Amino acid sequence: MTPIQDKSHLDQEKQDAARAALRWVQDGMLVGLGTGSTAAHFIRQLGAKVQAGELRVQATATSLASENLARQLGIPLIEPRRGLRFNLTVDGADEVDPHLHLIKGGGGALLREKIIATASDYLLVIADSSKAVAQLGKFPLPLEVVSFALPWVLDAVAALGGNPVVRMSQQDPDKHAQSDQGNLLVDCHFGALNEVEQLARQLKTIPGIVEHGLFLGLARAALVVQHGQVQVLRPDAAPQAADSFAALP
Ligand SMILES: O=C(CO)[C@H](O)[C@H](O)COP(=O)(O)O
Repeated sequence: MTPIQDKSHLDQEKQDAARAALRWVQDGMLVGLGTGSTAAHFIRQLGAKVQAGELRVQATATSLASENLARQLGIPLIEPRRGLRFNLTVDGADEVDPHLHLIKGGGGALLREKIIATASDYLLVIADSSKAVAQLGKFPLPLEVVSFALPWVLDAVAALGGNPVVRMSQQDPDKHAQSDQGNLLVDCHFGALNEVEQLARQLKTIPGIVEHGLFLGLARAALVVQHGQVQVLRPDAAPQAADSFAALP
């Protein structure tokens, strides 16, 4: 029998990481809002500050779910436009390695997440203790795929050793899950990823793959709970306590 793991502490860790990120949001910032349960904690905490009149920010969300949440909380939203850059984007991740390479897209929002991350001066990842890994690849790598191309994308990913599985809808398990753009999501089981740059390049050459969930060289820092404390991780550097930074590290 599989032992039942108690994961209730993880939600508290997500809240703690989100609170640490909020300390670095400055008045007047343009902020990218991530997607997922950790990012939702950040959006709620940011919304409370905005409602209290303690912070004025403008934001763009990486998914319709995050956009709706931000709207409900009264966070002013801005549409994409030419020249728009975000001072800071705060987002979750499915896995974070010591180089701060990420797997993202467990929540299906990888395309908008990568667009906003790339349009940001600073991508700050927030995560519970389960997300920090020595090597990426335990979590299946998500792809956003154009429906027409699906059979050939599955063939191409299988040829790369990715054992692709089309994601099904949580609401209706007989239907494929769809991204906010109406595309399909495919989860690839490559196992431990040794050559992430090479894999990212290979996936980009397959017609019909709109985006993959490898985020390489995008995250500037991650706030991850480790040993009960929120730690700042930066690429290839030793972790430092988040409390020791008054501003973005
Ligand atoms: O990439 C994502 C959504 O596409 C999320 O950031 C990732 O899945 C982490 O989610 P959570 O904070 O719920 O653990």
